[in-house]
Amino acid sequence: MGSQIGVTGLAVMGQNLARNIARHGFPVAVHNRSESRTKQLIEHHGDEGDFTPAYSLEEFVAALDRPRRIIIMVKAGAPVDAVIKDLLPLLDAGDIIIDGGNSHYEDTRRRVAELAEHDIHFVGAGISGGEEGALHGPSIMPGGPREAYDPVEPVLTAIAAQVDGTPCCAYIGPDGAGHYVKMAHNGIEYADMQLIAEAYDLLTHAAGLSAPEIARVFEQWNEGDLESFLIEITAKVLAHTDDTTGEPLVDVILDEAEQKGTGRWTAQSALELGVPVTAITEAVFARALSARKDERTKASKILPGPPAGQAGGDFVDAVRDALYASKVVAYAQGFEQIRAASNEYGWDVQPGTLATIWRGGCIIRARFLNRIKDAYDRDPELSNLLLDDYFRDAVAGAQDAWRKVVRTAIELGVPTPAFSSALAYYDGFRRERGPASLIQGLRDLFGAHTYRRTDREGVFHTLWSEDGREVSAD
Ligand SMILES: NC(=O)C1=CN([C@@H]2O[C@H](COP(=O)(O)OP(=O)(O)OC[C@H]3O[C@@H](n4cnc5c(N)ncnc54)[C@H](OP(=O)(O)O)[C@@H]3O)[C@@H](O)[C@H]2O)C=CC1
Ligand SMILES: O=C(CO)[C@H](O)[C@H](O)COP(=O)(O)O
Repeated sequence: MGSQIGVTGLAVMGQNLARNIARHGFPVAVHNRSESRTKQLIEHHGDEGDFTPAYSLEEFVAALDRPRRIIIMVKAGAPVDAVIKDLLPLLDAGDIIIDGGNSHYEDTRRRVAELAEHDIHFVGAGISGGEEGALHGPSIMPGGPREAYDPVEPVLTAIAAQVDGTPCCAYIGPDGAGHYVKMAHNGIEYADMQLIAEAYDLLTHAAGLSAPEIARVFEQWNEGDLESFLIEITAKVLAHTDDTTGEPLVDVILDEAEQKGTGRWTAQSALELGVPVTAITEAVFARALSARKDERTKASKILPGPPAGQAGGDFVDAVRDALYASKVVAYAQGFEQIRAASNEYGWDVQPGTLATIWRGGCIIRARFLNRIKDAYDRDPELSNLLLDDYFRDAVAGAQDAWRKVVRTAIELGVPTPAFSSALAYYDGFRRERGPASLIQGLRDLFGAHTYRRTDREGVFHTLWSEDGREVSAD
């Protein structure tokens, strides 16, 4: 008997995923382009399970039971294509390749189609949880042909995080559905982190708290509705002291946020689908602005702002409420985007399934996900989370604090693009009639783009440069 599954690509994620698989009793073949990673894995962890090390792809493929099940865990982009190209001549019809990296969903759609021509099944599986999650239980979002998922399901569900006895792994849909959903998960992760960063900024510059004090605030918040992995680790990062300077580590980390691309892809896809995901997009832009350190340093000496000040009253609690309300909006937008993509590509992604498998293992895991799951249990067709009774009441209860926080941020010159845009989205969403009528009027004047009316059917144009008469443009 050979190995039930193979993992090629043994950097942090692949190595820990292979160990997780082996620890669950599945014999696993392991391979990496450079031999050193394979050797290191066997040397340090070979006793954790039934590993078969392979030092060439030929050896790797030969070690696998049929149909062969191969997880690729390499850098996203061209490396995935390179590995597939090398594997292809060694595989037989019915074999299954699972790409567990952060691949772009359009690449996954292409790979599913290309490999189907060779009768090879391709599963694009988003995996979240970072290094620790990969080892102890990630959240797994597999997409692709259903018949390709079924043979790998026992391994994937066994190694996934478990919440209330339910694995944080479920089939998402055909084609690129799994990688789309992972991308959107990361987009939500960007929004969540940006909101947390804005809360930290406000507590520093409007409430005058130090990093260790803010760490304690986040610890308290983690005991309420905001309880989540990101809030928990925010407290840890803020409480950490730098060995060299004795200062809070966060005060000596360079304030330039990097990004590998999944947040940007989410925003790009949202623009193409026409879904207003303002919180995620603002988070991507905020990282871009943060990266312009030299320009910001120059501007800080030239551009005036309001004098520094201190917010009064129960500001810390107000920031907590504003954070929660903004977070509801960010998740509502992310789920709306996934629904739009699912409709566009015919994937039939179930939002309730996502809320279930994101409750554990992944970076955005949170108590809050149970609330989202409940909302979709109540109404699987819910078009926007804000329309669910629980979330409607939660946001309504927080809105005075939310408005106060955004007002204070503006008055003191503390930038809160995600808090503010989430509030603007909320206010825009709850308006039956907005100012877009004027935009339509302007478009009609300068470009004869036409408009529709509120009082009768049809398409109209006003003869702006003639006698101002309205004519039918049907
Ligand atoms: N790190 C994280 O927290 C998370 C990462 N991911 C995703 O998982 C995937 C793996 O991530 P991670 O473990 O961080 O590793 P990296 O993204 O850093 O990729 C390194 C791995 O890719 C291999 N590789 C690179 N180019 C090639 C190539 N042309 N041919 C064959 N192998 C190649 C490397 O082999 P070699 O050793 O020979 O250089 C190494 O095994 C990525 O898609 C990443 O985005 C997903 C969730 C979380
Ligand atoms: O997929 C992940 C977690 O779910 C990765 O940690 C992701 O790469 C983080 O993205 P970025 O580096 O752009 O912040």
